[in-house]
This record gives sequence, structure tokens and C-alpha cells, in this order.
Amino acid sequence: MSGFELTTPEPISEAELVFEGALRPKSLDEFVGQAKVRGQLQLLLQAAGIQGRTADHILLAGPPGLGKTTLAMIVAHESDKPLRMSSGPAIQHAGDLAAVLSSLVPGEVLFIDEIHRMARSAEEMLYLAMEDFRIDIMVGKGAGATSVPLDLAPFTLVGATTRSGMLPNPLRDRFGFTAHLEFYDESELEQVLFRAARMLNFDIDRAGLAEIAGRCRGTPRIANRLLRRVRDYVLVHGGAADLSAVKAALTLYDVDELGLDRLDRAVMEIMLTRFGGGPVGLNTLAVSVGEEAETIESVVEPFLVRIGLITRTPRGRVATPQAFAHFGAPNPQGSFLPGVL
Ligand SMILES: Nc1ncnc2c1ncn2[C@@H]1O[C@H](COP(=O)(O)OP(=O)(O)OP(=O)(O)O)[C@@H](O)[C@H]1O
Repeated sequence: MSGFELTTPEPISEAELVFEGALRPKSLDEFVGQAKVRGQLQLLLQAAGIQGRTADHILLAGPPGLGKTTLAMIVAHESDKPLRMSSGPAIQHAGDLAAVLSSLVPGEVLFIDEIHRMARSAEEMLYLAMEDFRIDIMVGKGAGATSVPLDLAPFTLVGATTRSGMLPNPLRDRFGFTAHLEFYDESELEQVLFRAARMLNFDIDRAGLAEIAGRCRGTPRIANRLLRRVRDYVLVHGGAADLSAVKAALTLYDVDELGLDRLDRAVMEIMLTRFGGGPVGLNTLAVSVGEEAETIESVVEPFLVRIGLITRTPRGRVATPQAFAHFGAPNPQGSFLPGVL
């Protein structure tokens, strides 16, 4: 397995999904970090509980692996209601959505992951469903077609997206609350890791946990994955699970001190060498590294911006002086930020 796969924020195997399931916090109290979002969700769920109604629809936005699915499960758990899971790519026709919506029980929480990838016709059906708990079903074809209204049980929609900018306004406006999930800071990631190590019965010291926390791209899913690789390393090589074991394991898997993976490094190297630090347009960058523009925009770029290696300007992406320093590349603009100053 390469460092790229290790630090990719998406789940990479069936086994990992099972492992993730076991580690998922079950309640808002157990959920580490995202203090603001937790407080906002708590209020929303409590108010709905007091009034005995279903909670407003919730949109969870942010890069992969930060806990959107976990939060959807928590919403259902805290409301004491069942959870139905679906995803945008699985809803390619309005009929797919109608089948799901018409079988919901009162109060059910419907989670639609990657909601920005749902078919347009289904999206339009969802507007009415979210607002009035009703859909119109078309019966027949051509001139004889009629629309038959169908009442739905009240439900709470939890939508998740890595690209909230791609959601049409009418859909975005129908969510009562949008939570923007942020990358986690190192002390929060240490708590995530501490909890996971305890659940795995893995006796690793604090310095080791802190090192993993600094190399996991601010992402709990990656933190848990790196922890498993360190556990493998100690299992095979023996000795204590400490800082030096963590460093050796992560060096073996090619995860650098900043947690950059192969794709991050490819993007940075192209920006620094071929484009002299930029500005470079998103599509040019994507073509240069042979990746989808969507992956660069929703996975690579947010992290590189967050750790201060690139900035976004109206003219394109620009490498910062820290980026030149980190990669040891000569900066053609001296200490100035091209395109910014
Ligand atoms: N705040 C948290 N506290 C503890 N563990 C967390 C937290 N957030 C996420 N995790 C863990 O990280 C893993 C990934 O979380 P989750 O699947 O919810 O992410 P996601 O944002 O839905 O990602 P994707 O959009 O790629 O599905 C899970 O194993 C979960 O247990």
C-alpha cells in the first residue's frame, strides 16, 4: 500500500468500513471536536424533542473523513429514530427517490451522502418532499399523464456534501441548518486516537499519538488508519509503541511530517517547478497531475490551504513562501507571494 492510499480521506476497503463502524462515536457527547457544530446540533435536536416534532433538515458540508456519516447516525440515535442511508449516486431517477421517501416511517432520519450527485429530476422531487412532506408521482405517459399527490411521513433529511457550492440554491435553502465541518486540530485528533487506541486495546504512548495526530491531514479517518498501521508495525517488530515506532512505521508508509501524500506532493511540485509558484488555474493543475478537478478542489486543496502551503487568489492557486521552504525549491519572487502582493 502506498502513502497515497494511506492518507486518502476516503475509506479504502471493506475491512476498513467495518473497523470504522466499531469506532464511531454513538452520541454527541462522545463526538470529539467540532464544538460549534455539536452545540448547534444539540440545540436543534433538543428543541425538536421539546415540541415533539421531527428535527429540521440538516446539511453537513466539508471534506471527506471528518465525521459526516457519524453525525448523521448520531442525529438518528439522539432523536431515538431509525436511520435510512442512501447516496446521491444511487439516486439516478426520481423513481429511486420516490421509493425511498414513500417507505419512510414517521420521524425517520434519511441520510443522503454526496447529495450533490443526485439526479436533477430527483432533486426537484426532494424540494416538495422536504417542504410539505409530499411528492407528486407521474402516472402514465404523454398527453394522458397525470400527477398523483402522495403524502409522506414527516422525516428529517440529513444531506452530506464535500461540495456545498454545487448544490442548487433551492435545495440548499430548504435545509434548516448547515453545519460546516472543519479539519481537526492536533489536540482533538489526539483525543480521537486515544479513544480508538483504548478500544483496540493498543498500548501506545502519548508522544506516539501526538506524532500520528500531526501527520493525518486533520482527518479522523486518516488518524485511525495510521494508528492501525503503527499497530501492525509494533506487532511485527516488537518493542514499545512509542515515538520512534510511530516515526519508523510512518516513514515506511511514506507519510511525511505534514501528512502530505503522493497527490499533495505532485500538486505542490508542479506548482513550484513548472509554474514557478503560480498563479495556476484549477483545471490546469488537475490536468498536469492527471486527476479530476473535483478531487483537487474538494480533497487536496482544502488541506493545502489549511496548512498554509497554497492560497487561492482570483487569478488562480498560488504557492506560499512556506511551500518553497518546505520543498526546498528556489522562490523566483524572493519572499513575496506572487499574485498576492
Ligand atoms: N469527531 C469524531 N470523533 C471520533 N471519531 C471520529 C470523529 N469524526 C470521525 N470519526 C471517525 O472517523 C471515521 C470517518 O468518519 P465518517 O465516516 O463519519 O466521515 P465522513 O465525513 O462521513 O466521510 P465521508 O464523507 O468520506 O463518508 C469513522 O471511523 C469515525 O469513527
